[in-house]
Amino acid sequence: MTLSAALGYPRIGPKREVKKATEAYWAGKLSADELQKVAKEQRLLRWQTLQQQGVDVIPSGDFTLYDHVLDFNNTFNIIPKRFADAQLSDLDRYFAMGRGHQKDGVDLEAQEMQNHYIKSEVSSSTQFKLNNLKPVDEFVEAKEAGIVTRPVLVGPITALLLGKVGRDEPNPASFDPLSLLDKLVPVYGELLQKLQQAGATEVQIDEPSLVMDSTANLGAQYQATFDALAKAAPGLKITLATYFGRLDKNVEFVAKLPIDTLHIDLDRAADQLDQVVEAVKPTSLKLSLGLVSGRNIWKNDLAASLATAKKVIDVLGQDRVVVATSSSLLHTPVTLANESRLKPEQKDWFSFATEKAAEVATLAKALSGADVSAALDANKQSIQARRDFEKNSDAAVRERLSKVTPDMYDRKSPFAQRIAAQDAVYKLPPFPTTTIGSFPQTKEIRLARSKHTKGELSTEEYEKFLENEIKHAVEFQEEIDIDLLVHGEAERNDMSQYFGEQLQGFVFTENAWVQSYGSRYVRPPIVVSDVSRPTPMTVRWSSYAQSLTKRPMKGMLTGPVTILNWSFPRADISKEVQCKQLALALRDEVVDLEKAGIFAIQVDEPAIREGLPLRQVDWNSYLTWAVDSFKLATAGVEDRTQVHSHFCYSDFGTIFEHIQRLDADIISIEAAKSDLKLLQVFQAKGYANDIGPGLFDIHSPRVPSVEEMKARAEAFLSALPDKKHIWIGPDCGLKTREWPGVKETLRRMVTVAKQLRAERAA
Ligand code: MET
Ligand SMILES: [Zn+2]
Repeated sequence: MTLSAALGYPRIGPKREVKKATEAYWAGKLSADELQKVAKEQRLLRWQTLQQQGVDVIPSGDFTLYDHVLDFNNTFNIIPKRFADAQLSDLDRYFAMGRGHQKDGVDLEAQEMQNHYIKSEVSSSTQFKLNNLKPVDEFVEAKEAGIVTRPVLVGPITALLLGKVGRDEPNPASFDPLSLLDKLVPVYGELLQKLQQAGATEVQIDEPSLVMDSTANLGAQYQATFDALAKAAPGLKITLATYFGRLDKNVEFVAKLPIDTLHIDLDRAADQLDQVVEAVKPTSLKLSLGLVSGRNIWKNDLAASLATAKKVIDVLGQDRVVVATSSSLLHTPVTLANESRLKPEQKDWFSFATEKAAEVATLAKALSGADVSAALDANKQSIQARRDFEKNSDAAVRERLSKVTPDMYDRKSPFAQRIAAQDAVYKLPPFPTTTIGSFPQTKEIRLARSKHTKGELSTEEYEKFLENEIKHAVEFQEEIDIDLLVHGEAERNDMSQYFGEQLQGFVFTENAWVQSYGSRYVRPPIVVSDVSRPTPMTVRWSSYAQSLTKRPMKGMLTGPVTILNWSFPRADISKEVQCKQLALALRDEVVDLEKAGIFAIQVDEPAIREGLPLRQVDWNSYLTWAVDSFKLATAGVEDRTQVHSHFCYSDFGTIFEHIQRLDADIISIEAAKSDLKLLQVFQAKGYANDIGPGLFDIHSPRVPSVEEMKARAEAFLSALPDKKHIWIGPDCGLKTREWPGVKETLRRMVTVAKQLRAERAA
């Protein structure tokens, strides 16, 4: 018999219950007990849903109130001293580690986030111990509800490899997080024992580091670690889960580990199958085939998946094959059942988490000999209908893309000439101040938007409302003396969705939220056909904002790579083609903004790094089309038009050369949370164009002091002593913040600029 498995499931609730409860707790409107009650209800609902869909192996412990890596850190006591020492409840300490804390005299900055999870901070003083038993508690909770689950844990090696040297480490240069493995493994083994005692018979250990490059001697580390873990809890069958990439030669040592099942991702890395089958064939390992994508929203082609699975069954036998989701389903929306506005023929193309669970169950049943022909026939028809639609693409868009010439990727003149032309247009002071674009998305804004969507507010009234918001934003910036203004992005629901909605080629959902980080969820647009721009998208708002002030107004666009990376892409054509189609649409918008008299245009690419393939050998091809797409989008303007770009969420040092190749006139970049390590990169490699280091962490509700921000600016100044312009700004948009904090912080930020001018400007 072939079993079906889900590696994980969304944690947010079908109607965003978890977000609502967590944010209410943060706002003091819900007690900790009430929050835990919501969490418990949602956990139960998740297990029951997976059971109802017919999934055999149901995960537990993958639920989280913020981030599962943070949960791991909390369970294993990977808690930096500054948090351990704080007088906070366990729950508040946990949230403080994720988002910072500033209340009742406790002032803590959040830990660094990378690719949507919190980086573990370890040091030689890290004392692993079981700080809580969350994985065991949740297993027991499910069992009491009558569902025996497979607990999911972040693997010990991945946890350390993806962690970083914390501030508590006295010798950061020589400290290797992986050196803590020997200390972590016994505590990890203790947790496995406790799971076993609680009645668990299997456990899923996620080790995605197996599909990443590493210089460490991983084979020996894995062997020793899993030997120890298998010994610690001999009654637990271990599924070692890998996802988002291919094992490559790591499969050789993985096949020898004392585990029960190896899980591989056949969505992102289908081509590894033969190699893996060959390696596990002589062993007794089971192979879990990640056939149903945990990353896209397309209905699985069940016939194709069955063919793949049968091929493997021919070699390994039915009992050694499991069919599974490719990764956790946490990156997909909860259920299609809440979508009432999609056209039925479109709805039929998709599967969200719940429907995907049903797909793995159907596959397993089919492979085990059950009659599921009705489901298979229906699936075949949907897949055919989608293919027919996709073929019917927009010829004009493809034609335009085929005619793009090399000169269209470059600005007219080199940076030095451009910046001189730009300086002549606007005499900005030294250390010019600006923000990244958005101002707080207040309750009023969200309410007006939702009323407009529901038809309770006419378009005319809604636009009046937005104009008023813009007016306030402009007045505020003038009042505190910001140099390059923004209109505040009040009209945008989300930086990717907003553009998708105005472009041809996308479809939208009502409730298809996925977690971005913590309580931030997004509703990604879905690319379904060739992309084009029917009419200007932002010119109206930017022109209006510019009409209110004599100061320069910055136009604000989301870049092609970010729109694509934050959408669900098509699966029938390459991402490169989709990205360049987007780039051409944005190019028209950039030129239209210029024509409307907008002097500076910012094209944000915060997601460029998270699109990086896991293996470095694959980086170049991605970065080539990603950077080219940005250039294609922005290079259509005159020298005097200033192109800004913005990056956040991660460590850009590794792709620095490519950031340079974007040739934006100014880049603003997150520096507040990453311990200014970017500085070293700037210092070592130099940077020709202008930059704006982010002086404060917008993800945290803290209000930093003038001194704190000034110290960050000064560190940058000393690293780049020859820079003509260093811009002063936050490290990201302010949409998630509240006005009072924003006002105070920005006032202080302008003070920093003024002090620097007084002290440093010749
Ligand atoms: C995640 S980057 C956000 C950039 C955008 N312009 C904003 O200010 O919100
Ligand atoms: Zn940002």
